[in-house]
Amino acid sequence: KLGIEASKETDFSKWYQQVVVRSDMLDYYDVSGCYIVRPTAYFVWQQIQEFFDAGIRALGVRNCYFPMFVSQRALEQEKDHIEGFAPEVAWVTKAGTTDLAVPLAIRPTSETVMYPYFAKWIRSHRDLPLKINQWCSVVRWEFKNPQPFLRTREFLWQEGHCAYMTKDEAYTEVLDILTLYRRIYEELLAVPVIEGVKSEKEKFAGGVATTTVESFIPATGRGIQGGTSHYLGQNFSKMFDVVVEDPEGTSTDRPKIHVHQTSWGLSTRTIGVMVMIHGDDKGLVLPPRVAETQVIIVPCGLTSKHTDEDRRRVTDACLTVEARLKKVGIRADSDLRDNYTPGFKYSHWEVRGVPLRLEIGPKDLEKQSVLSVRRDNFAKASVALDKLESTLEILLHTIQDDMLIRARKAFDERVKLVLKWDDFVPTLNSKCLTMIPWCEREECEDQIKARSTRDAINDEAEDEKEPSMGAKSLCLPHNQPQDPPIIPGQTKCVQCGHNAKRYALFGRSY
Ligand SMILES: O=C1CCCN[C@@H]1CCCn1cnc2ccccc2c1=O
Repeated sequence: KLGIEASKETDFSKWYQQVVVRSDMLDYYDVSGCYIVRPTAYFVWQQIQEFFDAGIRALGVRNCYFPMFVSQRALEQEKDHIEGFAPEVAWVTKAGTTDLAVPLAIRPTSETVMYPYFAKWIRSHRDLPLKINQWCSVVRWEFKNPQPFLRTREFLWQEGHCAYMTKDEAYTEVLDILTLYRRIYEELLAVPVIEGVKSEKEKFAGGVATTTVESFIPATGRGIQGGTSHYLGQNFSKMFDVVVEDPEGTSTDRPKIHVHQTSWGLSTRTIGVMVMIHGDDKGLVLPPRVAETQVIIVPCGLTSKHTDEDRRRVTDACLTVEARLKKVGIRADSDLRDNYTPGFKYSHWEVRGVPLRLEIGPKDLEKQSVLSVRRDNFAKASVALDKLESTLEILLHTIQDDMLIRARKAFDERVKLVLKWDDFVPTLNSKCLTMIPWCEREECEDQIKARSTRDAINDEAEDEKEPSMGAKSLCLPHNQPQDPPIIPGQTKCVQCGHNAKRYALFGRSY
């Protein structure tokens, strides 16, 4: 199967599966919930790694690697909040035919792997701050239906774990990392996100505060968490006894201080979000910044009446253009396969999301120009060969910028300010997110989830396939809407009528 047959608008989940497979980004694997990350997608992940590694190196974070196995005892040391996650933990119980004396968990995240060693390595305040990160895969044996890149039983991610003397240093870093996450989405993937803090119900239970970048899939009207950066406070340092003596203490009385910790993670879910937002009914659309092939050069216009000499001149022109572009750092390739027509090649590279195509034929050689075709909006433009490099550099940056601008417009126009409850569910059903003055009470969030599920089923639009799930809070945006302002003690929560504290983004989500 070559092209995409499902429509993004009317059969999104089938469309998405076809795009990720037929663009050669991913393949299904023998084990349910597991997928093969193929080179086109892995190149995107590598661009993210390079950008993020440079960013955290500048923050003084060093990369390392911890074992993937966690003993039962270690894992259960944080049992208070882990019981919610316990069903997802995969265990190794045998080696060959021999049962292991102690079953070993495969890390679902590495707090319990790392923090016993934080306790060992951090003794004095001079050992602080400790800032480490690891790139690895984690396993979470989820039973909800898997989705390529978005929900997989093993996924690639980075997890950062840091320890500080004070809360201020820790929280400053939490926000610095969140900025890097936003930049990865906006500057590399051309995906707009909203930065904010999670509600008490939605935050990581082991921490004090979870900050997040939230994205949105217009085609389904659902929000999606893009990456999280947690301020853990002293919860884990009390659990694992990570202490330093108080530097301000006297020589006799030196109280022990539990360190202030952070942890932050971003996964290959980023790739799925990029596909969902930019893809169209012809297939993948890659932002040039993360495209392994940015320009594909295709010979055309050669018919049976052309001579072998004509053919050779066109082929040489393609190779010359390719070499000139490579020389200025543009990732260009030529498709000189002689067993496919130009039209076949155009579709082949469109489904694979190559941002720019150059068509070169005998007429172009006469005019000393080539025809460029953009993948994102199919705009065509003739490019003079003597201005090739500068024109294409500008064109690739324009494509990158336009993709973000279009995606941000699609996001912004589907975030609706909702000031009265009657508009809440209809807004969700119109594939939008709601921004509401909210009291931030957990029981109110539970009521919103219940009411937005029940009402949705009552006046359920028949076009919804699965029973429409309730709304959850996605985040309390750092950038709060100013109009109308929330007047403390006066503005009421849209759902429960208590005093509203801040605006909150609510919606259906992945
Ligand atoms: O988000 C992050 C960022 C990276 C480091 N870890 C934190 C928190 C992970 C929360 N979590 C998520 N799934 C789990 C699944 C099984 C066991 C434990 C967990 C678990 O603790």
